[in-house]
Amino acid sequence: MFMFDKPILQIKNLSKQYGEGCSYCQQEDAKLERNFCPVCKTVYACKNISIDLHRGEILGIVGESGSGKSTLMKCLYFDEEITTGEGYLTDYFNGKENIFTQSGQQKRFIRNSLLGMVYQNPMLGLKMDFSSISNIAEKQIAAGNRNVEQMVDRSNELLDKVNISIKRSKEPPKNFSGGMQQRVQIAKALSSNPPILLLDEVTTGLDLSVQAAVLDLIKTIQRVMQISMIVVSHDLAVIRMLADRTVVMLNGQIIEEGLTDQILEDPQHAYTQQLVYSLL
Ligand SMILES: Nc1ncnc2c1ncn2[C@@H]1O[C@H](COP(=O)(O)OP(=O)(O)OP(=O)(O)O)[C@@H](O)[C@H]1O
Repeated sequence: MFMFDKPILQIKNLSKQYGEGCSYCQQEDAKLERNFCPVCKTVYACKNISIDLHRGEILGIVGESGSGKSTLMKCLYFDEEITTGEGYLTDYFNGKENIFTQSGQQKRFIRNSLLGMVYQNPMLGLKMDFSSISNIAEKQIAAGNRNVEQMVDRSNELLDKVNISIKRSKEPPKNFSGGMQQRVQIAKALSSNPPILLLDEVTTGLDLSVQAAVLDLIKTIQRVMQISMIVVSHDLAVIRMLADRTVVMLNGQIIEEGLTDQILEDPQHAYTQQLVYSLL
């Protein structure tokens, strides 16, 4: 069972703050207002986050708006610099090098070859005026591929996998519906064959039926490609459908974690109980 293998990704005590902090909030027992210092207004967006991701599993991260989920994903994809913490990838120097202390060039390698990202806002992940096929090829070029024929074949294969007709491959994502844009983002994220996919609120804002189709696609991809995924959502229903294990975040901290079924059946923290009961 995958849970007993060494994790493919280990994050240890990751913290991200916006602001310098002050003599008040730097004390161990300082009382913050939700996630920010009442004195200097420094935001503690993520505080001492430790997570393991196992090969082939989907880890869900759920929490209300402002709980720090997106910040965590941005830190993992190097969109944001962390404040402190460590991260190890089994596929990068056999998990012996802290990815957060690597050079810019090494971080680009990790980002382009070992990770894929799907953003809530497709405008962050795609160039809306470029053809869909060139959007997908862009990630392959960034990962070092220079063989045009190979890239075209791979892009078409992925478009097919995400249920977009190859006939539309030359069209720019701006011509597509929200659900299709998310599917192009998924194809792009997968194009360099990364072992880990990060998905940040990918179905938020989509119609329910479109949402269901995208979730179904994510589940199928995970099953067929055995890719590991971190799925962030404020919606426990999304997490319930996708995640094997779930982490619950509140005010920048992990307040509960465990098997998704366990969390749904027997939530321990008052906030998680509220989340679960609101599903019923
Ligand atoms: N660049 C920034 N400068 C200052 N504070 C920020 C910045 N980016 C995020 N924050 C703050 O960090 C906290 C965590 O935000 P984050 O976007 O990670 O939350 P979230 O759980 O993903 O919520 P949402 O889904 O609404 O984005 C929030 O209080 C937010 O206001």
